[in-house]
Amino acid sequence: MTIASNLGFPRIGHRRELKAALERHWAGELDAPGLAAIGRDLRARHWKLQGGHGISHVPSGEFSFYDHVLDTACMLGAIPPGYGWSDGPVSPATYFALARGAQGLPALEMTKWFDTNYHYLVPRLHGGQRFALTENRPLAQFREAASLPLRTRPVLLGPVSFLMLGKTTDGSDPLDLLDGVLPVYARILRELAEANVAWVQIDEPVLALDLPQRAKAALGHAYAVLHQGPAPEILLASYFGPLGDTLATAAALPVAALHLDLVRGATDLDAALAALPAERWLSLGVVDGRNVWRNDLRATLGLLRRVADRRGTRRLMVAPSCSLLHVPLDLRQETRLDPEVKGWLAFAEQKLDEVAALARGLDEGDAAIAAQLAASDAAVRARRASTAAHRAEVRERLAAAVPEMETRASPFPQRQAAQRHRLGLPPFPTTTIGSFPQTAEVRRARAALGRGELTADAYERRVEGWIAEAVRWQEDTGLDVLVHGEFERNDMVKYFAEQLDGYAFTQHGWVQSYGSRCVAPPILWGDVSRPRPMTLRWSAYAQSLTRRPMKGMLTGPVTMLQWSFVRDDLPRETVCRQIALALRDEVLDLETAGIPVIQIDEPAFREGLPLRRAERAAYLRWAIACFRLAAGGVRDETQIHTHMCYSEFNDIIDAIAAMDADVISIETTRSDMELLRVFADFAYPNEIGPGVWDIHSPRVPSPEEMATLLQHATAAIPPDRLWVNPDCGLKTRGWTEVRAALANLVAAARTLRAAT
Ligand SMILES: CN1c2c(nc(N)[nH]c2=O)NC[C@@H]1CNc1ccc(C(=O)N[C@@H](CCC(=O)N[C@@H](CCC(=O)N[C@@H](CCC(=O)O)C(=O)O)C(=O)O)C(=O)O)cc1
Ligand SMILES: N[C@@H](CCS)C(=O)O
Ligand SMILES: [Zn+2]
Repeated sequence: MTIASNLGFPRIGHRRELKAALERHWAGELDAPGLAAIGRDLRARHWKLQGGHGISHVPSGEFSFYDHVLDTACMLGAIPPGYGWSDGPVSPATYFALARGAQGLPALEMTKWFDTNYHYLVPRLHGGQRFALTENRPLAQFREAASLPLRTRPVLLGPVSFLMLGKTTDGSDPLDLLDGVLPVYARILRELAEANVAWVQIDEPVLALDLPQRAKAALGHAYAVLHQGPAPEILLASYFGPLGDTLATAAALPVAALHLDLVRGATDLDAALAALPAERWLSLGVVDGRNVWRNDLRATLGLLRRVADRRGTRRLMVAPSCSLLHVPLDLRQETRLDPEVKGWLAFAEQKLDEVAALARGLDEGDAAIAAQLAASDAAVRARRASTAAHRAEVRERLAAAVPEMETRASPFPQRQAAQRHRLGLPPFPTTTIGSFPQTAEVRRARAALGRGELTADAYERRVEGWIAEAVRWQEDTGLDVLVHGEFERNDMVKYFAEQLDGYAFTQHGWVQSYGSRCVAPPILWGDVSRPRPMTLRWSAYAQSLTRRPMKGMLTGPVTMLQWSFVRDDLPRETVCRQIALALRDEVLDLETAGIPVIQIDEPAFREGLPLRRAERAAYLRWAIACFRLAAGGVRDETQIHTHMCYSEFNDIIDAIAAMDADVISIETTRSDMELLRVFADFAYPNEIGPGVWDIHSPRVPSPEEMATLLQHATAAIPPDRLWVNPDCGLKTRGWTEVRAALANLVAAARTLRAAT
């Protein structure tokens, strides 16, 4: 019988209960036992509901209070010295100090989880590191479920992925530590086997990357070692892309089952069917765990039957493509979604229904799931026929867009001269990245507007008040290029999506971004167009208050795409070009209104880079073109900025240069300007604002610290091309720190000016 299986479930809860509990705990309003109890309640509820949706392999152990990679590091005793741990279970205080920092203790580095918008904490390792089991987490959660009583399948992040996701402080290869970590994994598996656990899921998402031979050998070695000891049946999970040339390595591993992501890695299927021995179980990830579209059950059943014809159904599992961490929990909570669009969607709970229906349909035939098939067929037909999703005027405009629209009128040196003449800025001009603190007052006002307790007019007056205060304060502080502060924005993507045609929004569609921070990605379901200006009103108002240049602030087309749930019936490139054209109109409106500087943020540009090198050039080609299409219509004297944070630029510096923004601001503080080396080595031709204030930390850097960073920057970039700014926007910070740090930043710029 085919097994309906799941790989992971969202942790935050239907109403973000985990977020609320964590933030109360950090504020000292909820003690550690109270937080633990909320974790237990959430787990129990989530296990029960998965069973209720017909899933027989329900995952356990993937719940986390902050991040599952951090949990793995803590379980393995991979905790840097100084955080208050010596042996045994890791205390909540140590755990959260690693996650968020504490007095004098920096947080672990945080970075993107593969090509998703989830962030994990990077294990800080060192050559010769010793590992020790602090607590068998999967076993503890398996037992917790068993007491309910519910049978679950424990989940572990595999040893090779764990090491490859980490970084060593001494620059040695983390894979050198494999033999140190394997005995701990062997013990975890032995203890699970002793507790009569039937199956364990081991995630090795690095299988979706271009793996060097050494990593492939590490996989072979690791699973050969783990195979020698007692262990439950191992389901090895790969996701986020095809295995491609790693398929042979994966197929040869001595594990009972292999999970394939057949949404992003459909190309693997035939090779996998040929390569996998008959006794190997196959877990078919056919329901998209990264997007919100309803599955075409009939088409998927066709694929499953093709597999069953080759292998029978005795050793088959049906599953989502990856953990459901990346999708919202339950569509039934959405009472305000347009019913037409709602009919096309499936969130985590609905995806489990799809998995269960597919497993049943495969075993028992179409008649057994006739109602689900009919509903799925109707949704597929309705979506294809939707006139709002396919609009001739948008298609025609896109078809008429010519390559010249992607190129500014003059090359950079001419534009630079025109902009210098117009703006009259001092050397080392100072600016910020856009947002000022989203205080409780700001969020409360917006929530009141949403509830109808504040009129749109009253809300707008308040936003104007915050803008006026921010403009005055920036002038007094001596900043050169001002911003309006983005007070009116709930989120840098959602705010724009709300004003574009083709997008829908959820009330409760939250997805964890990191720790307690969540995002509610908008749903891009139809052809995109801009019915009216989006930011013009706020930027023009802000500019009317000052003679200094005001910077208009937009989210770029690639980031709009990356941080939305995007329709899967059009190439991403086409959708992105539609957004780019809509943004181009906004850019031109800002220019016409006299806004002299326009920033088009692209923090997700790097994240969009495909995991496999072979696919990168094509992505970069259209991503660059989309940015240039949005920016390319302005006159020489209008200065275009872009901003990127969280980025490694080494392998895409030529693409960054090809975007041809007049100024780029980047996050550089934590790397002590190391990142600038890439720009210097490439001889990056345009202007650069390397961040001199790490805005992820509440610490206020001194003017001397910032001046030192700037001096380091002048070693890499000619001083007349340097700007002075923080690493990123200030929406998560408080005003006290912002006031102090920006005053110091202006002082640092003045020191540099005096010295040149
Ligand atoms: C820059 N980053 C972003 C990413 N992705 C995005 N889509 N947006 C980003 O900014 N990816 C990479 C990084 C990730 N970093 C962050 C940083 C901060 C957050 C964050 O603060 N998230 C907020 C939610 C933001 C939001 O949408 N706010 C809305 C709704 C606020 C809300 O929850 N309201 C309550 C009622 C409040 C009240 O009554 O007082 C409610 O609706 O229940 C708004 O401001 O209007 C978070 O709280 O997690 C995310 C990613
Ligand atoms: N303009 C945005 C960029 C964040 S990446 C902000 O300042 O918040
Ligand atoms: Zn940023």
